[in-house]
Amino acid sequence: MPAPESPLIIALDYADLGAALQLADALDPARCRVKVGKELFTRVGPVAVEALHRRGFQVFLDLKFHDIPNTVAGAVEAAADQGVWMVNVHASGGRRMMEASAERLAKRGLETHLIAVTVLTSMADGELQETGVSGSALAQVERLATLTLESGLDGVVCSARESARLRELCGAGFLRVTPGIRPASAGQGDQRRVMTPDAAMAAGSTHLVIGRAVTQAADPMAALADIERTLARRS
Ligand SMILES: O=C(O)c1cc(=O)[nH]c(=O)n1[C@@H]1O[C@H](COP(=O)(O)O)[C@@H](O)[C@H]1O
Repeated sequence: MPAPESPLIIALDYADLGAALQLADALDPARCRVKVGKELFTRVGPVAVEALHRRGFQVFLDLKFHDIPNTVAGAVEAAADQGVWMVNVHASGGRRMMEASAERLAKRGLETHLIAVTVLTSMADGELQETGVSGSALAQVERLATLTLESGLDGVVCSARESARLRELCGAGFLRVTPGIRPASAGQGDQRRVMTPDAAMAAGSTHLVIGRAVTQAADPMAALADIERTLARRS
């Protein structure tokens, strides 16, 4: 199956595999990728990834590993051994942790994209400062993206509000995967650094992670079609 050209990654944030696969079966693997995150993976484990691979999807395994270098490198290798398209770690785990993970994939010749979360899109400046980070979310994202690039990873998770700056700072080829995507009509919920799908693409995001705007919609496929239409109008 050829890789989808679409930047869309649909977050299958469900508590059971049946619900996740019900949506997956309505989606077209030629038109989007899917993300398996902490809730679904903790409930059902690798069978979720296997079921999605059997349906032809490229899978982003979003477990945001954050631990000592040896442990994270092993976890990243385990994810790549499942054949996932993308896996992530927390950039705040530091340079040695990220380097060990990238080196482990390179040594094994595994082609899974390895990216790092900079500052969670649910955090605004004030909340970030409560954790001991002085300065703005943007400054911290810039710092961690630079560290991620230097550590040999393929890109970052950031908010679309930082995409333009990171394209400038880290180069166009460095992936900018952006959650916190909200169509104009949707509330922000627990997210803080949000943007609409078309504004995010205009800002330079390479991929858009979309969860509840589709999964919690009364008609998920209509919600997705609306997003696809707004993106098509741009091109
Ligand atoms: O790594 C992620 O995917 C991620 C990083 C981040 O900073 N913010 C963030 O929301 N995410 C994930 O992206 C998805 C966003 O979901 P919605 O807010 O429902 O669109 C969730 O699965 C989050 O776990």
